[in-house]
Amino acid sequence: MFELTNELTVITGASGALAEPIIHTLLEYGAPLALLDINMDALLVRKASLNTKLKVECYTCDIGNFTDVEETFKKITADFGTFPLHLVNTAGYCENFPAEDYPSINAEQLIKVNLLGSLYVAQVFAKPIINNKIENASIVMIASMSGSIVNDPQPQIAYNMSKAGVIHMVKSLAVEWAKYNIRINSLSPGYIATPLTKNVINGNTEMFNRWMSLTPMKRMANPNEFAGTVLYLLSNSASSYTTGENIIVDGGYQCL
Ligand SMILES: NC(=O)c1ccc[n+]([C@@H]2O[C@H](COP(=O)([O-])OP(=O)(O)OC[C@H]3O[C@@H](n4cnc5c(N)ncnc54)[C@H](O)[C@@H]3O)[C@@H](O)[C@H]2O)c1
Ligand SMILES: OC[C@@H](O)C(O)[C@H](O)CO
Repeated sequence: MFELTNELTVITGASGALAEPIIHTLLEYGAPLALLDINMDALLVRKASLNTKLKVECYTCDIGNFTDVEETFKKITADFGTFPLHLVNTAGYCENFPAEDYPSINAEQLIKVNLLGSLYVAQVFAKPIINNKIENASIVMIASMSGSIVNDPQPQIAYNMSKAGVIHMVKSLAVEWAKYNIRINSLSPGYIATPLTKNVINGNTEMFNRWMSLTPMKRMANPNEFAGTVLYLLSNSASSYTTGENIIVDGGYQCL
């Protein structure tokens, strides 16, 4: 059911922890990859760890900067000689401040990256697909359960807003772009053991215990527990009638 052979795929946040198993899985299914991140050193380490004959190129790109996104996609098309057919947007970050004290500069920057950046990469990806009437394009946005529930006890109003925005942006784009045969869906993970959550917990055992008390499966996820959902949503042979959906993968968190 899963088929990505020779289907150029862009992955943002590609030096991150969640991206790693997604990269390995998409390569296994035959997709050449354009890897984007703000951290080029980490991207090069990631690329060096890959054992593949498929073409993989790395690009420094701040997804919160529209011009940077446009320039990067131009380079990708020139390097690969084709437009990307799929996009997986994992780039994003989280930070904690009580809502009443959230510095406006931080809130603006976080929304610029997590929410507007998601829109920018979707727009720039979709434009040539639309102009050239390319069939079977698909996009997966990594949202979060924080877009549908409110995490406790950490205060992260801007992050929660950004992820709720991503989920509704996906529904909006799914409706607008269905006529162009572009499918777009989101995946909303619960707590995953990655640098992002390590940074939030910051040694706070009480916070970790609170997270576990609210998670029916009583553990954090491993990053490799999400690659299958991304593969399913990207692959037109498996999910051709699925668009505007938000798949929550959270160990049962949102059932409580
Ligand atoms: N870890 C979790 O518990 C969890 C849960 C739900 C959702 N998520 C989401 O999953 C995604 C990946 O998170 P992760 O846990 O792998 O974190 P991570 O920090 O390991 O990876 C995030 C990557 O995004 C990159 N990045 C940050 N800002 C960027 C920008 N402006 N432009 C381009 N790249 C940028 C970082 O350099 C990093 O490589 C994020 O969107 C996060 O919100 C994570
Ligand atoms: O809600 C799950 C994630 O988005 C993230 O791990 C959390 O919100 C960080 O506090």
